[in-house]
Amino acid sequence: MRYFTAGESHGPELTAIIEGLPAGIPLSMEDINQELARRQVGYGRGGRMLIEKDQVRITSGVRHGETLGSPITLVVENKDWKNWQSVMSVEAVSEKEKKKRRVAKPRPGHADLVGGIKYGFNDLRNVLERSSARETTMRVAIGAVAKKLLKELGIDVAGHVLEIGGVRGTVPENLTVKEIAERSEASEVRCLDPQVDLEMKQVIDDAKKNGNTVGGVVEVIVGNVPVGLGSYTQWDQKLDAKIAQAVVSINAFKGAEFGVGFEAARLPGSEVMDEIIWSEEAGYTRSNNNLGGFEGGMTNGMPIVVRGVMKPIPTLYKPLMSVDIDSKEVYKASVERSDSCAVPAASVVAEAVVATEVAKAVLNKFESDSFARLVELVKDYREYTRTF
Ligand SMILES: Cc1cc2nc3c(=O)[nH]c(=O)nc-3n(C[C@H](O)[C@H](O)[C@H](O)COP(=O)(O)O)c2cc1C
Ligand SMILES: C=C(O[C@@H]1CC(C(=O)O)=C[C@@H](OP(=O)(O)O)[C@H]1O)C(=O)O
Repeated sequence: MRYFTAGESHGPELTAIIEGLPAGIPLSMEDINQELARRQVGYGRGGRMLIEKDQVRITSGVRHGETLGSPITLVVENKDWKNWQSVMSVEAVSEKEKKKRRVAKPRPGHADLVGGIKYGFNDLRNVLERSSARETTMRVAIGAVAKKLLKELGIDVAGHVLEIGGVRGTVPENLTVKEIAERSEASEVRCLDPQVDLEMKQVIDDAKKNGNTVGGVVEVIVGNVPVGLGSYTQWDQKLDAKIAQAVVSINAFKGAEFGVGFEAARLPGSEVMDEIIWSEEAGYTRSNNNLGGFEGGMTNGMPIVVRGVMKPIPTLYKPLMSVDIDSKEVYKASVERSDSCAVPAASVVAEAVVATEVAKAVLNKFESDSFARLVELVKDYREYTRTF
């Protein structure tokens, strides 16, 4: 399975093409719309989310509620486009028109300056239109399809927010993946700890009031994962590495860790390795899940636990200093309408990209033209791994 996304933030629409999914996966537009809505509602977002109401159109690859095995095309309209039609015109426009909403004072921390230098743009809007996290809409749409496939195979995915602007919540022990999903859904900051919910909102409100922004940490958990997805045999086949790339590819994400993560540097081996257990019912499991579900780049059957860190949003209403690319004089950076915190929204994106990588790994491992056949193969394989 592979996919592409296309579309500018203020262009007419966003598009995704997914290729390589089996035929016969039940799929409705509502499955995707539910996920798109989840991405839009997190606390800390700016005015754009009041304009958009992301709804997908499936224009190929699905018939009568099931995938056909042919490429699936997903389209989401940008409602804001009607306010940007001349600025985003595909046709050539006059020099005067070109200056409208031109960006010449790059924002520190956004892609503006480096993208401008790299592609030789005189107007940095040409960079920000595609570097914008508006693109994550389509990654969530693709992730919704991946989640649907995984759910049908009994594999659950949930995400939540662990930390915002230095306020960290605790994670209650022994929650199922479904319970994590339900609890985070009930919180506007997608946090599992009701004690810090208000505090997180306060940190976001304070940042906004001061023209500032905050980042944080999100966590994604995948449960009931078959053993042996990914492979140690080649560096680029390791599934933990692919998931890390997917997480760090989310706009503003700066790192990923699994299980105890960076804490492993400070612990002895006896407190990091998870002892091996076997039981008739569950097959091979581990005493703990310090390694976050991975050994040798392969899933070991324990839940995948991956965290990603998001830096604060680069656009500041109290802007930092920058340089005007025409005069080279020192100026305050441009201010575009912006979010003050997008960590809750980004946790939904993180779920989507992790689900997509896991779905790709499942389809790599099992023959996958027909979904009914895939279901059988996964079932048989689970039995094999239990009794190995
Ligand atoms: C859901 C989401 C919403 C975002 N909203 C904004 C925003 O409103 N303003 C902004 O400057 N950056 C926003 N960002 C971050 C930028 O897109 C990101 O910092 C930029 O593309 C530069 O890439 P980098 O931070 O990965 O280096 C958002 C990111 C995500 C994931
Ligand atoms: C549009 C989305 O997020 C945008 C991501 C973004 C950025 O620079 O990344 C900047 C803002 O764009 P605008 O200036 O149009 O408000 C966010 O709203 C979205 O998430 O759907």
